[in-house]
Amino acid sequence: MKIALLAGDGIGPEIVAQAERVLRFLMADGLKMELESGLLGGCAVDATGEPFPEATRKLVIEADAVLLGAVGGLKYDNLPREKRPEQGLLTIRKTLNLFANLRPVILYPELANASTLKPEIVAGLDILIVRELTGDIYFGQPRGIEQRDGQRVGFNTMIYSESEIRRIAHIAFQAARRRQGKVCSVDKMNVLECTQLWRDIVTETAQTYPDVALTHMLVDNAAMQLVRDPKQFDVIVTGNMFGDILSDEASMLTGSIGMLPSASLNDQNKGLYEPIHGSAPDIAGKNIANPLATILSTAMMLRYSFNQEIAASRIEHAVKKVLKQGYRTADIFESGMKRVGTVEMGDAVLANM
Ligand SMILES: NC(=O)C1=CN([C@@H]2O[C@H](COP(=O)(O)OP(=O)(O)OC[C@H]3O[C@@H](n4cnc5c(N)ncnc54)[C@H](O)[C@@H]3O)[C@@H](O)[C@H]2O)C=CC1
Ligand SMILES: CC(C)CC(=O)C(=O)O
Ligand SMILES: [Mg+2]
Repeated sequence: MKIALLAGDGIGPEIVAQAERVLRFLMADGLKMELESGLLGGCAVDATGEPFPEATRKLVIEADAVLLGAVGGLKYDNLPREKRPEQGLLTIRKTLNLFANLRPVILYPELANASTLKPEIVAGLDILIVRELTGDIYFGQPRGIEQRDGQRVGFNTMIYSESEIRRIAHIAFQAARRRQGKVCSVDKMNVLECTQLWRDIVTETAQTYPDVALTHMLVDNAAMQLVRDPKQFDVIVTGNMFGDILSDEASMLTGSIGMLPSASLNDQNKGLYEPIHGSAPDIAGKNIANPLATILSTAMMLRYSFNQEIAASRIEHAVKKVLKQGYRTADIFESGMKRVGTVEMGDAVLANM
């Protein structure tokens, strides 16, 4: 099992270092893995001038799975789009055809008080956000900023083909079959043709899954319902941009954005695994970032890419135990708990493994 480690920028190296310790622990315990590090994002721009250099392209194509920290940072904000760290991330997703982004929103009972909602509203929360990842307005052409009628206009294109919608809908329905059997498709069909097509194709695809209950919701209502009554949702399927926004919102129901892992999969079982958050420049280099989302992403990697259910569960159980023992990074801290830094949280997970 060859794994490419792309730590990236900001807190990326700090959190990936803790996930790497977990992987190395499992290797020492007999799991055969090979780890190789590469550059992506701002650190790659600094070293090579490109956010997704050729050596990284080769590495991720050859690897069986990729573990990513995060990319981006203030210092890169004024670069042209093709040189920006985020473009490296979008390109890696497109290169590997990682169209299915799974973002589980699970509340650990120990963090019920850290949630932004009342404990009784979030107790037992377990939602799966299925976000389409290689289409939509983040990739659509034409795009740009140009002069029109004596002033600059900025424009992007929201575009989805039937086949792109159908394949992500299948992922959502299949996931729902293994869960509560409910899919809520989120769109904005009242004003956007692109998402009218989204609704039509999801509805058509649902006919293959008579055992799954499909509902539709407009995205503005979905944003509100997530904080009103999140437990009404089982699987949410949506496009790239809406999924990006709704998953950051949903993360706070679990206590912190530092708790949500993700898997980005293609149809050949190759996956990229990363926390849903960004490079958090405001806390980088301070040993305060929460590494659990990244550590939980390694569990998703072992499960989805390598079928190593036991090793994956071992990591998830260790995280549960750590929370039960009261270890908390700053983002999930409450009084009476043990405040720890990024490295100490990694120590605690390893101790429980
Ligand atoms: N997958 C990726 O690589 C992503 C990259 N970005 C990039 O990251 C940079 C910063 O973006 P922001 O909008 O600030 O979003 P962000 O997700 O990096 O941070 C938002 C807030 O959450 C906090 N936070 C994030 N992760 C945390 C963790 N593990 N533990 C504790 N607190 C955490 C940050 O300190 C910040 O206050 C930008 O350049 C952006 O483009 C943003 C999202 C995803
Ligand atoms: C570059 C962005 C699209 C990254 C992001 O915010 C995400 O994937 O959640
Ligand atoms: Mg995001």
